Amino acid sequence: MAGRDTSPSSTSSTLSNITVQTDRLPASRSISASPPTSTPPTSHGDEASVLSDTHKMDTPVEARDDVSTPRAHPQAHPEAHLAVEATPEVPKSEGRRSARSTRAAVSTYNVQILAGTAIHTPTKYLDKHHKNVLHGPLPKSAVHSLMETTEGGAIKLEDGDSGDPAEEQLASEAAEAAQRRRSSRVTDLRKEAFRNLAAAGEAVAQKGQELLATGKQRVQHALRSSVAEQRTKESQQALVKSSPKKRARASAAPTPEDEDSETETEKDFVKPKTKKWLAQGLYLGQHREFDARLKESQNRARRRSKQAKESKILPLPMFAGERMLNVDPQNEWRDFKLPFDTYNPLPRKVKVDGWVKLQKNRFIGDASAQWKREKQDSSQCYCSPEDGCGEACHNRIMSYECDSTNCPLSPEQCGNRPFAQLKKRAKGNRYDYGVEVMETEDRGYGVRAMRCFEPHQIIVEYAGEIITQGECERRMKYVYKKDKCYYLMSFDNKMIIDATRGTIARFVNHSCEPNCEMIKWTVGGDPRMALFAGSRGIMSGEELTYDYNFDPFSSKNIQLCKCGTESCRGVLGPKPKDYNRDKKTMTSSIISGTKRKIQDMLGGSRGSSSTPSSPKKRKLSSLATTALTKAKNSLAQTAANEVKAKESAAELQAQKASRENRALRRSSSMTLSSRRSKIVHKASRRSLPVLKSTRQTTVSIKHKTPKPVPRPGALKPINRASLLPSILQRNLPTFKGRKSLPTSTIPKTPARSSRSTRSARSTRSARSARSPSPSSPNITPASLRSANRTSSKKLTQSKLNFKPVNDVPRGYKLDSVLFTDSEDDDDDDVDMEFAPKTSRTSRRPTTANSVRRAAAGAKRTFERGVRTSRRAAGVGKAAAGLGFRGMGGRGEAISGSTIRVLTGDDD
Ligand SMILES: C[S@@+](CC[C@H](N)C(=O)[O-])C[C@H]1O[C@@H](n2cnc3c(N)ncnc32)[C@H](O)[C@@H]1O
Repeated sequence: MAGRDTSPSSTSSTLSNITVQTDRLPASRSISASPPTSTPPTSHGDEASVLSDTHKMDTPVEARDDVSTPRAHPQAHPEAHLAVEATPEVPKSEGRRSARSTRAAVSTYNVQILAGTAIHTPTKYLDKHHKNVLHGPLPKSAVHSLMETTEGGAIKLEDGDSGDPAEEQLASEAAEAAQRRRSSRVTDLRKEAFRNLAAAGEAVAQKGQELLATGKQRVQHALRSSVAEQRTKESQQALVKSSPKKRARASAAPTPEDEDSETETEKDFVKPKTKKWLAQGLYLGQHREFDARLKESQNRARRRSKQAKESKILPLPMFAGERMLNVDPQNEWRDFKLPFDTYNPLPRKVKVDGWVKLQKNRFIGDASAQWKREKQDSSQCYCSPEDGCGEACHNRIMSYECDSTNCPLSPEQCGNRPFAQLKKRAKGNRYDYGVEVMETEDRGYGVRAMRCFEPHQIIVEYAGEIITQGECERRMKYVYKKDKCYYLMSFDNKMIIDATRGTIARFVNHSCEPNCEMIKWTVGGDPRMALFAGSRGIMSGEELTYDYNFDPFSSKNIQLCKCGTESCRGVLGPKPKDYNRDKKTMTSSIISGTKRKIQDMLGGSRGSSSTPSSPKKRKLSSLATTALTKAKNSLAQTAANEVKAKESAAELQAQKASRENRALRRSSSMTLSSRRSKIVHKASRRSLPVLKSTRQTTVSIKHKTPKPVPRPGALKPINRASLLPSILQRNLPTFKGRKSLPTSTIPKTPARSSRSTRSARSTRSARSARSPSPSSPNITPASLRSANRTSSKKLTQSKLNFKPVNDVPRGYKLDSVLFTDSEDDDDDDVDMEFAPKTSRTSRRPTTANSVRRAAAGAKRTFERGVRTSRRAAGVGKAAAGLGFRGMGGRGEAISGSTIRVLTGDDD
């Protein structure tokens, strides 16, 4: 039974506290009484049974349980005692009525209890009931109200114990009935008590929350004050360390103990955290002398040595920008690019199939045996530590790397050990190494810089397999037959570097305006190829390119260039002939003259393209530049004067020629009507637009002569002086104080055929004849001298290469012959012009012989013209008072028909 009492499903256990009063009911009496809870109402009169819904389960088990329970002492269980005492006194009538029905019910139905199976009350029922039961002791107030309500109604059992069995039974029945009623009342009370309890609980909870909030606030406050105290302590400590001025200021300020400040500190503390912006830009903490290419320790040392005071007002552009703009004025001004330490591209690993990396050259096959170590001219430098093997280092100039054998300086002092530097760099991280493979849009792979490179700084070595020419041919024929990319580069000793297996340099693409150069150096007596930055230097992210000067082996291998630069030559092969010619003739001579002049002025050694290292030299250089510009201007002025002189000389010449023409006309008895001349012009315009300018010049002379007919034998002077400044202006790049002019700055002349060249020249001539060329600031005495020298040479070298005319078109006759001095070769070009035959001439059919005769006459006339022209040039020269070369010989002669003969290297 004990076990059942503790069971949660046991009604007895659940009721053990609250139904204790019933326990204290006269157990002996209730033993016989069937428990009313399990008793369904048997009649309408059994109200207690019908109305009560909670007591049905309460009592029976208790009754059973309590059968053996000794009666509790009122003192030990005051509540129980009270309850017992408070048992309502049931009126007799009521009690009797209920007792009767109960009695009847007991004898009839309470079989389960009698059988001892009441314990098997369905769990469902028990659960439901369990919910309605209030657990725990009854609150005093409830007990009190219970007492009040039961007052007078309670059956004083003791009193009822009269000894009469009938009475006893009656009393017991009445008690039972009262018990039933009381039970229902108790349930109500329980509910009420429960409600009260809930309300009280709520109030307690509310109070608890309030307390909690207050506690929280107190904790926060305590925390804040501790933080404020901490800060105050810190600031006080700082003050102690700080200057007396600050201390005084701080003492004047309200003390941290002040309430206000405390509240302020609190406010500060409460303030939401805001972002703290750096005061000095992105690279806060990075000093001005910082060089990303150096190690951290080196940078630290550098900073210590320089002790530069950093500006905190304008931290950007970053330090490299500053260097770019101020420190290196020799480096020509250029478009702004983000400095390397602001823009550092992230490395992108591009995987290249079939590329076997080699870090250094490797001899293949017979190459090793055949490799004769060419006796290199040894080189020695005598630099001082102050020079540090700079631009003036002999080894550097000779492209020899300094080492302990040829340089007196230590590796730390020497600045001419590029390959050693490269080796060191290769051991660093990817940014130290500084190059990576990239993918281009239309040229396959390429190489880009991941860092900045100084002008002429070594970037990467071009190394690979060194093979003989025979092996190279074999590979080309069989191995690389279907390849589109070749990685072959001619090397020393007629060997070839095949970088199909080689360094990353093999991926460097070609450009007609490259930013790098591939240069052979001698390192420890061995030749080695490496890619060096060009004179502009390399910025981070730039694609590296050099000029392949590619030998395509055969015309089949010619590849189109896609470098996309302005001066793109169109192919990866060597420069077109025309380009070379133009470059060689005018521009290169001008440039070399200019360079020579500058070097002379600077007192430097010729052949060295080094930048003046000392500030003194730099100053001299800038002075020289200014002087040169002035000289250029004055020369331009002189050239303009010269032009005028030439024009007056030409006019004289024209008059003379006109006299000669008249004489000739008289002797040849052949004249041209104006109508015919028009036809000739039309024909020439149609057939030979090349001669357009010639005709124009003729026309311009016509204006000066009364008769608008071509003047046979008239010598047309060419206004060379007017041409020259414009040519120079076109060809000579603006001098900006740099020692060497990069190839890219040399203007390229588009490829032309000899005819188109002539045409262009004619056009130029015509242009210059129309408008006097503006005075060019780019002319230098040296350039002028060299230009004169070149042209005079051409003139003396020009030979007449006359060919007989056999193919005169039907209905036409030979009208004019144009001899042009070609700069390509020593031969002069001859162009012929045919005019439609007039009725008069058609009566005299033109035979090949007559044409030949006419041409021979023309030749004679031409030679005469040349002589005259030279005389005229002499006049011009005298007039100009300068060493200006003679005007191109030009003669016009008529023989048989209208034949104009022109020669000279300008039209
Ligand atoms: C030494 S490889 C350079 C790397 C090559 N782009 C690659 O993907 O491996 C030379 C080849 O690159 C291509 N190439 C380089 N420069 C070029 C250019 N400017 N235009 C067109 N093709 C170019 C040509 O096919 C050439 O044969």
